[in-house]
Amino acid sequence: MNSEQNVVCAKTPVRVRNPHIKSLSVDHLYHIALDTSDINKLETLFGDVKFVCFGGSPSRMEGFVDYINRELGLNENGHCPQNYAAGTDRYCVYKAGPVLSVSHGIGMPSLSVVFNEIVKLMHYAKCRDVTFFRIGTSGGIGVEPGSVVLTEKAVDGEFSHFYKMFILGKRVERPAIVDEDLIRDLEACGRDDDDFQTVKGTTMCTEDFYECQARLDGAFCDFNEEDKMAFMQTLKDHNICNIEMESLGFLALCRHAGIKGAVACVTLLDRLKQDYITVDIPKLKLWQLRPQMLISRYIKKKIGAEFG
Ligand SMILES: O=P(O)(O)O[C@@H]1C[C@H](O)[C@@H](CO)O1
Ligand SMILES: O=c1cc[nH]c(=O)[nH]1
Repeated sequence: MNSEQNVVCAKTPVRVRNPHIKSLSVDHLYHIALDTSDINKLETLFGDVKFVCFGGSPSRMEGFVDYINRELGLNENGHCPQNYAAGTDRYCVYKAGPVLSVSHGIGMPSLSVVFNEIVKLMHYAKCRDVTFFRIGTSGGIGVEPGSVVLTEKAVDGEFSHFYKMFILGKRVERPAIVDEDLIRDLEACGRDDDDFQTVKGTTMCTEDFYECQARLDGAFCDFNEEDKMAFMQTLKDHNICNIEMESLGFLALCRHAGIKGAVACVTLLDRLKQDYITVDIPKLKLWQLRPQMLISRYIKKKIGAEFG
């Protein structure tokens, strides 16, 4: 790979960095239940996609497509959104105009599978100038619960910003490099009259929700409250604002694919104060909407700038 291949360029089509793909008569995007047997259909259905928004839960992503439809003034008849991945129960894929809304499940392996297939889908559909977002939830570190954190750096449990994988028995490291312009533009989508704050910060991305996030309430735990609080202090020393489970892989894969990407997560609790999530369902739903609002404002600005 030369350095140019890694440059994120807004005007390039979505590429697939795999020479073997060309020799497939039909490519089966198995986990989203789509294939290339009718490639023109993929282009017709998805060729206008400019923004792909990922989030863990299928119902959140179904809610997001309703929200974005309303925000963009689409689907005025109120039809139920179509799940294009309905042939599988692994993930969901919805579409509202130029926006695709995709669930990724929990953790980087689950994210990576759907990410591969969505990149290929965007490629086959001949999409251009596509931006990816992760709109998620997280645990805050000394941040008011309900705040939105825009990830300006993602690190793993050893504070490394490399996403590590094993390929053919070898360890491969891919850097998670944040698109600073995109983060700045998203930050500008926060408003003074928002009833929540939007902050930029470092996100720690873990392999697990319990032990790896220093929780004392999992099924396993070999440390005590004092150890946990010492670790929390270390996180603060590294300017870590929140913890979740996908940002590192997501940003590294975006970079590797040459796609602009950003992560916006609401914090559900302050980990300096508690381990368990006590926010009630109505409030959780409102809070989950906050990163969606920011991304929607960004999308509307972009669409306005391009077409309005
Ligand atoms: O997008 P979501 O809310 O799924 O992100 C976080 C990180 C894990 O996937 C999950 C853990 O509860 O929430
Ligand atoms: O504490 C939390 C909350 C949401 N998601 C996480 O990964 N951690």
